[in-house]
Amino acid sequence: MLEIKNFTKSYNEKKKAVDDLSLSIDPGDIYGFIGANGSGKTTTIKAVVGIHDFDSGRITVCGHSIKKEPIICKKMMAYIPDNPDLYEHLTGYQYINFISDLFDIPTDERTAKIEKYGDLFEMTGNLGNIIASYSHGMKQRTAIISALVHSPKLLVLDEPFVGLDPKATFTLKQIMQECVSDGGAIFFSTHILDVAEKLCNKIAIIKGGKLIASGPTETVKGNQSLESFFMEVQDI
Ligand SMILES: Nc1ncnc2c1ncn2[C@@H]1O[C@H](COP(=O)(O)OP(=O)(O)OP(=O)(O)O)[C@@H](O)[C@H]1O
Repeated sequence: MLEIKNFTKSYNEKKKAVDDLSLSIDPGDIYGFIGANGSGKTTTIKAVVGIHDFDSGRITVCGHSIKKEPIICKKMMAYIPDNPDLYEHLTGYQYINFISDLFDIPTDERTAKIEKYGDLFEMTGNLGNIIASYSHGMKQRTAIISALVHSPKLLVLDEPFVGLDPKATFTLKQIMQECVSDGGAIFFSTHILDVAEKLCNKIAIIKGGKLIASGPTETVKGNQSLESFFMEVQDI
């Protein structure tokens, strides 16, 4: 569903932020992307969702190039950034309706989705208030609801659990599992290795802009914990 081939991106001439990274994310995958601060996770994610241009390589969503056919790709996916920057002067409802308009979601469909995800994320009572009055976690939940209204096939999430309370974290994990059991795929970055180990069927580890391990979680980490494996490869 998502193919990243020989992806390379530099912000300046001195150093490549990501160097020759290749990954394949298939339907049914919850693919965790882990790495130390500054290792290149957000750079990769922003290229995948069409925010960053890149030097070389190829990124495709269901066979469509994010560089050449960005609209087709964006219709099939949703991106939730690590720090959602929503329109603060809108109410939650207005914001989600604005996103629904962009994706041409019929009224009855969006109403059903907003009701479903609003209830699941305990936001229904707050969606009438302006976003400026929300806590970080409420903004994050609003961003998640708005990302789900068009039933994306591919979910790309940057540090999705940061700022979410335990109930919202549980709900998001359930939704991620629901998405892949319906034939979707998820690519997300996280520093929470316990969650990654339990939730992800596949794991990729990036270090200094280079992919150093990828594949089925059990194969990548062997018979040790993901945390132990990660600490081991950081020292090499
Ligand atoms: N806009 C930018 N301009 C210049 N350099 C950048 C920019 N964004 C990222 N970088 C550099 O690219 C490298 C990779 O950064 P990136 O944000 O992708 O890492 P990350 O793995 O997402 O880190 P974190 O876990 O801290 O979020 C770092 O060396 C960073 O300093």
